[in-house]
Amino acid sequence: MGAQHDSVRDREIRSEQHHLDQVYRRLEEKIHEAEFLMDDASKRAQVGTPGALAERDAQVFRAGVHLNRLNSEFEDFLFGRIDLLEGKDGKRGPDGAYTSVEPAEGAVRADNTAGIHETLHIGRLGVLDADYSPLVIDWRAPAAAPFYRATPVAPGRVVRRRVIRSKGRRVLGVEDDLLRPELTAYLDGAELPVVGDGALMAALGRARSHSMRDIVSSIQAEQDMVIRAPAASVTEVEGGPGTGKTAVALHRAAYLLYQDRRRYAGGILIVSPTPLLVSYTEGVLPSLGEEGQVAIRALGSLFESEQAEAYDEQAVARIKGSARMVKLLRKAARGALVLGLRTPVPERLRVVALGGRIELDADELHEVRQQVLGGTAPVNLMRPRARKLLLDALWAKSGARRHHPDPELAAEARAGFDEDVAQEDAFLEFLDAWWPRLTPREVLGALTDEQRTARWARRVLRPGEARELARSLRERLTPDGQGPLSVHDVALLDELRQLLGAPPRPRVREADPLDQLTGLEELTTAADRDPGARASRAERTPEERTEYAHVIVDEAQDLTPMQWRMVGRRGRHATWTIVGDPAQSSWTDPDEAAEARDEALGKRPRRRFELTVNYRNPAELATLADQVLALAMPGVAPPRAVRSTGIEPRFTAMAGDTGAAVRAEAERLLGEVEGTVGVVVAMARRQEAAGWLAGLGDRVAVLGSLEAKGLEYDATLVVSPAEIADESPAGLRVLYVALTRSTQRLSVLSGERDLPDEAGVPDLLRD
Ligand SMILES: Nc1ncnc2c1ncn2[C@@H]1O[C@H](COP(=O)(O)OP(=O)(O)OP(=O)(O)O)[C@@H](O)[C@H]1O
Repeated sequence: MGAQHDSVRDREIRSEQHHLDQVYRRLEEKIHEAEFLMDDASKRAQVGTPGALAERDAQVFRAGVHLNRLNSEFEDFLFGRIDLLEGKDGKRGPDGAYTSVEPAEGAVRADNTAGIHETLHIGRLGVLDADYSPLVIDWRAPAAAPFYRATPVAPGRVVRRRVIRSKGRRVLGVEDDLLRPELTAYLDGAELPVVGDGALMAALGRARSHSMRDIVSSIQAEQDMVIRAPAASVTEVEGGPGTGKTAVALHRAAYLLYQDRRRYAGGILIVSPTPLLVSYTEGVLPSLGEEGQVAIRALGSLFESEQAEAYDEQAVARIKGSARMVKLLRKAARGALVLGLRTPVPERLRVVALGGRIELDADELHEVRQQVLGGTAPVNLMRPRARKLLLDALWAKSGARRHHPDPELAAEARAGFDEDVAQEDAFLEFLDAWWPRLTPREVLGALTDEQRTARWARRVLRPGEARELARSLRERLTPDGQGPLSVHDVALLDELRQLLGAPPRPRVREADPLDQLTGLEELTTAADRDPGARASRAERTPEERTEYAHVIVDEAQDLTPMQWRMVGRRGRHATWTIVGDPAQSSWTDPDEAAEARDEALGKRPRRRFELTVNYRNPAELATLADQVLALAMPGVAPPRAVRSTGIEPRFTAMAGDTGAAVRAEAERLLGEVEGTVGVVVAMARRQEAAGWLAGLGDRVAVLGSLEAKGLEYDATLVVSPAEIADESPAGLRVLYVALTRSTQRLSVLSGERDLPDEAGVPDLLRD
């Protein structure tokens, strides 16, 4: 039986190998074509019309893309296949596949037999044969949707779904799902064979590394609904830990680009909570064949070239994240004008004009300033108005108006006066000192002074809060605003830039002729394909784009109101995808954050989805985490874990040296799993813990509890749940995050504070 089973498997693998060989042969033909075209192109470049050149460039491009991708990134170019019944109608889509989803009447005979009418192979890119029949369908094409959506309850035309595992040019294995088990289906005269079970389980059981994998071969139906949801307006996705929210968000970016490349040439921004999550996820889009148009940024890196990684204590983060900061910053941006941050503020303006000296004293200058500040423009953009009102005041002071009763002559004399005075060095120097062009950092630096901050914060923050704010800024910044920022400071800088006035927009990159073409499957330029150019493009992106066509927010539950404002400014005209889980929120005032989120999204209609299946944690670990969820968010239903390993979490009460106990347990876990081990400690222990684990190699990562968000490890070691839970008002939810990071094993170490029982189970985790 086993031998027979194996031989069916072998035969099926050979058959898929045959198909893959055909695909590669076709791609090689395209590559030769491309090389010929590229060679030919240089010769014809001088004589071609712009249209012909663009057309040729497009052809070169298509072949080049395949060449480039095949030669490098794709481990499993071809990963799926569906065998379909005849469809309701016989229309073919642009990829050559039949479009109908439901079977034709009579596709299944009365005796429950049926013939397979069409077989589609699904891969990372579409490939057509020389006769335009589809050899591989792009996973994002409509015809590929049934590969992800078909279920035994609603199979549509799909009889068998196959996941193909390959490496390079070799097919390694196949796993089938039979979606219409009641049928006896025939393909080429023989009964359709079915091999293996559980492609999804195989994918979930794989060891984890420090980079996330794409899930393109095993996207589940509820996830596919989100990935392919229409881009219009706002798509909101909620789901518990491990339900694939991050994976879905990344695949959605690739899908949107495929769907409407021209529209998303405006860029897709993915906002991630931490740099760790950025580096964990940034390989996924290139593996899906997409990179150029997508920027993945941590919240601390959204403003210019800042790269903040430091965290404030929760109490300070609450203040800095609160929408009340807008009022305070508005006062600071205006108030900073009179501080003489760079040069002392002059108290008198003296110019020489009309044959004499004209002077404005401190009171007169104060009056002019108040008049300018009556406007609503950003502070730096008020400068021209300041200049004009100063000239008005000088002109009035000169008394010259009296000498020109004729209005026309008066206007002429005034114009001459303005021209003379405005060019005077004394006037120019005065203006620079009196109405300096402030930078966001300078104003933030001004907030390091406690008394000043207290003044600006009057009736906005409580006195204690204002003191805390100034103290926290002073810890990192000099009075002129230099020094490292915290993640929350970055949103303050962005707000200040808005209040001060954005610098003039840099010139937009010239339009590429390829951007004008339509109907292409792919649309990047030769420059995109060149790694050197790609790198420099990526570096340039932050300055170039201040707004995006689509904004994806990951871990949205954690954005503070100020961060929502910052992200909102980058998507004023965008469509949005927002993924998050309120149960994992480390933000203490969800109502205030929800308000800011509503403001960022405006009145755009929203479409909501929920993900319900936990693909990360085995049931044994999920059950433990669920206990904490019940404490943190009573009544919230946890996601359903899909697999079970039979391995329960391990509990140990630490006696004596904490460092030694943590190190010993981490070493033990390293021996038990093949991939990564994440050690999660309270934020205050982060530095110390790095020392305990020094030298254990790069399979081990040390994380402060707030940094664990979104990440996953084969094994997780949670050190002192009580310390993590007590660190902030949202501590139980932070602990819930820590307990849901593992794909295989979980160890919990308890100290005295955890009040462990004799089995080492801490008080917080007992039933
Ligand atoms: N359809 C799928 N096929 C294979 N693996 C999947 C699938 N969906 C999710 N996974 C895997 O499950 C794990 C969890 O996914 P992901 O990190 O996207 O979840 P999440 O909802 O963002 O979790 P969290 O809220 O904890 O950050 C990842 O390893 C992901 O690759």
